[in-house]
Amino acid sequence: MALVAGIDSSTQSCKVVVRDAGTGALVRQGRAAHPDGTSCPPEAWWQALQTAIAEAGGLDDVAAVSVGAQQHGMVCLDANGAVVRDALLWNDTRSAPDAADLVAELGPGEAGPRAWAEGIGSVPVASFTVTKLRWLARNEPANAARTEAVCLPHDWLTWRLGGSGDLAALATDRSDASGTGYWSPATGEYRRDLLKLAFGKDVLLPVVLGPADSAGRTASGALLGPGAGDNAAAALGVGARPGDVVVSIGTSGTVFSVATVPAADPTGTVAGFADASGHFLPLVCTLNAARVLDAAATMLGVDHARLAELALSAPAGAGGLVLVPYLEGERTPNKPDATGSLHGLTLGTSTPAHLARAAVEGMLCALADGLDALRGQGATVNRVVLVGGGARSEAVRRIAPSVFGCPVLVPPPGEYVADGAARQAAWLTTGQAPDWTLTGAELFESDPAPTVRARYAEARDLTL
Ligand SMILES: Nc1ncnc2c1ncn2[C@@H]1O[C@H](COP(=O)(O)OP(=O)(O)O)[C@@H](O)[C@H]1O
Ligand SMILES: O=C(CO)[C@@H](O)[C@H](O)COP(=O)(O)O
Repeated sequence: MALVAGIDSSTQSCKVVVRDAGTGALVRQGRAAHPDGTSCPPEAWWQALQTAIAEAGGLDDVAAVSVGAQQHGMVCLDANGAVVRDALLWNDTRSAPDAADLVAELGPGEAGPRAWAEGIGSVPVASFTVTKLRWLARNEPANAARTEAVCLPHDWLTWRLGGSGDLAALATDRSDASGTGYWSPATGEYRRDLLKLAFGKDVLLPVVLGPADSAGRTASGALLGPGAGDNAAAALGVGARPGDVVVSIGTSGTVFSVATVPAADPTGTVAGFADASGHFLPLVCTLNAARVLDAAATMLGVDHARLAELALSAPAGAGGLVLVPYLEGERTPNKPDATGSLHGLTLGTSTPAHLARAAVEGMLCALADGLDALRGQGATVNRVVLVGGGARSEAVRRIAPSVFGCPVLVPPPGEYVADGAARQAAWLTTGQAPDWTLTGAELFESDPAPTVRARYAEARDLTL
């Protein structure tokens, strides 16, 4: 029995799964927490990975391993391969003014966003690596001057697992390259002109690998997969095919579909990413998802199971109580300085149950807006596959179909990003994308709740 491993180095934690390459059966797994915050020393990811690998019984017996990770994080390396500063993560909004500047620098008014959408498939906001590089050049010129190579979290972890230490061995994949802001999914080429516009100089960038290319070998001889951004890995993990729509409720809320043509949305709502199977992954990302539920549970002094019970005990629409969930600012819509707000507080709605319901509905309404944006880019949403830590909430699973206005398929709780990476590893060993079957998914259905969305939209539009 050949074994393969998949890694998910996500915002809050690192997860490792070891699976049978032929059947996909789960053999072992491990996990470890990441530090809190929107910047992080990459060494902390490495230490968490070591802990998660040890908990998963080690990787000495696996034939191949691949790494999925949070997208966009800026990892700067000097000429010796040393990390220059803590990585700025996708949810760090300090580069919002730099994003606005970069968009305007490609043309006045609507010309700037259009030029970016045509150039790299997306209009950059603070999450994108290219804006973080501009921030670095502007605020930390000495660190910018030391930077010889720039890569992403999954690139850096793959490179460390390969152990060469040579910057030329850095590799990435199409999905993660498409979140940098200086790689075009449509042409498959780096846009070094945009990199230089942002950073003021050229740097070494990782080689962009295809879905079944190898990034080398680990010290124990396992093949290293190309890896992927976590959303593209999740799409692989649930076996999404062209036309399927996935919603992930992790630290970020993401709404994406596998598409056969690249997207280029000049409004910037839909990011035109590439996927990890050779196709494309139009995606909408919010900054506020599972942590909205964490925050509601904290405010109410309850755990997640009780929060779900409370939410399900309140009426749909929470009696008019609306929570706009911009607790970390927001990316979609692009309101990096926004804060969360509660609307419709009355004596009747001032109960734990109403607040719990409003938190679940507000978080889901923001994602439903993302589904509308995907539809606007031509996606057909017949059904949504729901994954991520937030999908473990009974209230989320039961309320999502009414807010999304379509049936919601929830696979059994699992680590679908790590599973997608494991599928990449299996692909390397057999030469074919594995056809592991996903069993035990539960379908949730409900009548649509347009008034819940309409009330949310009113409150959302009041938020600056
Ligand atoms: N039963 C649950 N109900 C609601 N939220 C949950 C539940 N279990 C876990 N979560 C939340 O899911 C989040 C972690 O999800 P995950 O997809 O692993 O995030 P990430 O990939 O961003 O690190 C945490 O914020 C956690 O509190
Ligand atoms: O920025 C994006 C996508 O553009 C986020 O989806 C990150 O990739 C973080 O993912 P999670 O850790 O929340 O899964």
